[in-house]
Amino acid sequence: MASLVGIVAHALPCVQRVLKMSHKKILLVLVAFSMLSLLLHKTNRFSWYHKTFYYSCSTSGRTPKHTAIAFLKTHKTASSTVQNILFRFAERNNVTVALPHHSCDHQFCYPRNFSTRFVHPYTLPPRIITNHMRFNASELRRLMPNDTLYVTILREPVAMFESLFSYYNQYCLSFKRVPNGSMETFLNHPLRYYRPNDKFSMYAHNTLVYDLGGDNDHGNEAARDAYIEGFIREMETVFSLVMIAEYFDESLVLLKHLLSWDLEDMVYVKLNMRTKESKLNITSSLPDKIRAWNSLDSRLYNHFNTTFWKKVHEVGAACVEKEVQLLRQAQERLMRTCFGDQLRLRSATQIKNKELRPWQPSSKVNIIGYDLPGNLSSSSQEHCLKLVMPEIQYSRYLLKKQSLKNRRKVIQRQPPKAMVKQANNRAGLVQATAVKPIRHQ
Ligand SMILES: Nc1ncnc2c1ncn2[C@@H]1O[C@H](COP(=O)(O)OS(=O)(=O)O)[C@@H](OP(=O)(O)O)[C@H]1O
Repeated sequence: MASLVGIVAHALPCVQRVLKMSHKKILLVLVAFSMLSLLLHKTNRFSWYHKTFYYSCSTSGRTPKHTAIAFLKTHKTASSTVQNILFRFAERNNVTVALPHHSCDHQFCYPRNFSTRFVHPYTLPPRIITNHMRFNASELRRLMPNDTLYVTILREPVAMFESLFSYYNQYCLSFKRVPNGSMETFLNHPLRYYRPNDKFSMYAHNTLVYDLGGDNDHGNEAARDAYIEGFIREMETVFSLVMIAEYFDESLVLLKHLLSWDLEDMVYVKLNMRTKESKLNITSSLPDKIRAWNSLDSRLYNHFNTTFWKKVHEVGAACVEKEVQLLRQAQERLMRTCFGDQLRLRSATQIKNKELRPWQPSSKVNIIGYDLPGNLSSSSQEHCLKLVMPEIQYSRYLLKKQSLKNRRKVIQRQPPKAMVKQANNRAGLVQATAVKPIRHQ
């Protein structure tokens, strides 16, 4: 009671002062107050939907499966395997996936910065996005729902650079101009071969930072330190989970917890692998040179590798380990269903079904895929086919499927007269359904 009297005693002079103010002053105060509240509202609306990890091993009190996900598919980081998990989930749960416009190929016009213009109109409004792109936070926010969780994956820079050097040897001019295609020669004097303005130069220098939307060629050493620290802080605010390719199964367990998915949603086979013969020799002096040349990526990887293990400990290392074992058991069961006794890993020329042949970057690199036995039951057939379907074919298939669905919806909404006209002019339909602006239900 005493405190109430105190508050009233303090507030009374203020009220009296307001009453004595001129109309003009009151108006000014009101305008300032409205602007402040608008600003606060906007800031709040546009803050990242960043789910902090609350975890225990127990699955009681679980929330429904989360379906709004932006997975930044970085290059040569096991990202096709994650993408395949997301594609299959989207199909099972009838979730729309944003896919690139034909003119962008199967990537969102990479290496350009992502833009909502690159999204095929028949895949709007999406709840999942996962094809390769150069990250562009503001454009993604325009496209994706407010509750979108942002996830990406990083790979240890030495293994990643070796994979990039081999895979993009004929595409990336910085690699192509090296005598005998020698990784060692390149790393002895990278600046002799690297030109930032070359087409696809980003595959040769700090590719992770580039994919994440950063400046992969940033300044001198002193400037680089401050830059990467700031960049890491920015990434921390955006991504709810940064997976690590070297701990792929542990990463999937964390992803499963983040999204409240089931273990069965996480089963996979490794996609986009090179044969042993396609791999380059990493002599003992090379790892240090690779890390020095890709110092921004190395800093990024080291940081997120540390935070990754912090997350594992938040969940409980024993719990994660237990779930990793369960995931591997579920995977073994799936392998038996799809392949019988032995995994049917094949080079592209040996795979009969062209829908299952992985894309080959050049004659010097062999990317292997899978063949399925002919005697699969009809229920397993579909499931196993999607499990091993490479990125390009799966993206094409999903685009076709979603386009059909979208067209059907448009036709149902249209009056019969328009339908007749439309049957005569299918090209008109494409224009009529170019959905803009993007609206989420
Ligand atoms: N589950 C799992 N765990 C660890 N590593 C894996 C996994 N799945 C795929 N891979 C390896 O990832 C490399 C392909 O990466 P991406 O699919 O991201 O490549 S791409 O950018 O989409 O072309 C490729 O690496 P390299 O063989 O060294 O090139 C794959 O072997």
